[in-house]
Amino acid sequence: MESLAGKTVFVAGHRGLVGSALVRRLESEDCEILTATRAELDLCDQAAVRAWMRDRRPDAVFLAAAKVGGILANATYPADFLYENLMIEANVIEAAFRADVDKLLFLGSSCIYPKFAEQPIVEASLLTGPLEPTNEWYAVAKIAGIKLAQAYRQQHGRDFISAMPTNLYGPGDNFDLNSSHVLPALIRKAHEAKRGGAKEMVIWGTGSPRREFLHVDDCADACVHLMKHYSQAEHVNVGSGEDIPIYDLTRLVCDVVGFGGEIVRDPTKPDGTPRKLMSADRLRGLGWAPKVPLREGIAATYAWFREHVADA
Ligand SMILES: NC(=O)C1=CN([C@@H]2O[C@H](COP(=O)(O)OP(=O)(O)OC[C@H]3O[C@@H](n4cnc5c(N)ncnc54)[C@H](OP(=O)(O)O)[C@@H]3O)[C@@H](O)[C@H]2O)C=CC1
Ligand SMILES: C[C@H]1O[C@H](OP(=O)(O)OP(=O)(O)OC[C@H]2O[C@@H](n3cnc4c(=O)[nH]c(N)nc43)[C@H](O)[C@@H]2O)[C@@H](O)[C@@H](O)C1=O
Repeated sequence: MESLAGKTVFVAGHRGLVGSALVRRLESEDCEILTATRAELDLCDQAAVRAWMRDRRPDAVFLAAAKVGGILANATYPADFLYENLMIEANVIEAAFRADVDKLLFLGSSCIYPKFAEQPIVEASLLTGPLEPTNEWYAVAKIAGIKLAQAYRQQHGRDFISAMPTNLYGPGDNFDLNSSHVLPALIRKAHEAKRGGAKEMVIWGTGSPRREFLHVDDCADACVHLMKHYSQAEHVNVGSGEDIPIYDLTRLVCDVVGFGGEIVRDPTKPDGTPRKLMSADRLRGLGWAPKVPLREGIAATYAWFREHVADA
């Protein structure tokens, strides 16, 4: 699928962080974008997904719908993260097969890799060691999604591919402190500490784990690039190629937000995996590179947060 022009493209999860960025990105592709809210189509409902896909018959599908959350949500709701993600991906991939969808891109996550994988993590590290316990349920579901796409390719010759993004952030993120990922949490915490005149702001864990961050508009652009130019069984890492300790990230966010107080660590909260930097070689080899520098991306996301969440 070298071009999306004239194609009908279903973005599953279009109200989410990644799905909404995909819709923004696809607006320049001259394609027809199909979406469905959860009220219109519950992706955990197999019969409904089959009927929807049979009636619309999209040419291409971006599977960006999932049960998603940060380290605490993942560790607290293992059954929800495993069950809902298995249902969503099984239903959408199987229905896409039945409806003769030409191409499907499944979105997984960098948490599929072993907790102590050699860094930077190459795609071939998958299933070479034990997973990080805080998110193993989610990771097992995402590994099953990769395997489903590969199985339909192997058994039925379908062009179903998988992308594994690193930790993402940007407009439309979840800023709820209990369920969010670290970057939106830090933006909210720094903003509220500044507003309230607090002397300190608390971060979870030791602050020493390292994470790799990618702006969601870069992720969406990479997914469109893969949809057009990649047709192989192996999943592809989607990252920035650079990581940063959580403590340093906190200082960066505080600087952007303008909070000058103390950063206090809460060691009763989990650190998760110590480091999760993915190798960017495969995607670079396919001719794609990220555009949004971390500081600029954080500043733009903070502006979005102020307009849509904090002062809304
Ligand atoms: N955010 C991140 O840092 C990363 C995300 N990813 C991957 O990207 C993908 C998208 O994540 P992200 O955009 O962050 O997640 P969000 O939570 O922002 O969005 C998920 C979307 O899926 C929809 N959805 C969930 N369950 C159902 C359901 N049963 N029926 C219909 N729709 C449903 C949600 O609908 P509703 O709006 O109704 O809730 C929402 O629109 C996921 O596969 C995730 O693994 C990968 C790496 C990092
Ligand atoms: C994308 C990825 O995201 C998750 O894995 P994670 O990277 O561990 O998630 P996280 O962003 O929540 O935390 C990153 C680090 O940051 C620390 N941290 C500090 N202070 C806060 C804080 O206030 N909130 C949060 N959430 N974390 C904080 C936190 O303790 C940890 O050390 C999984 O959902 C996984 O399944 C997945 O796919």
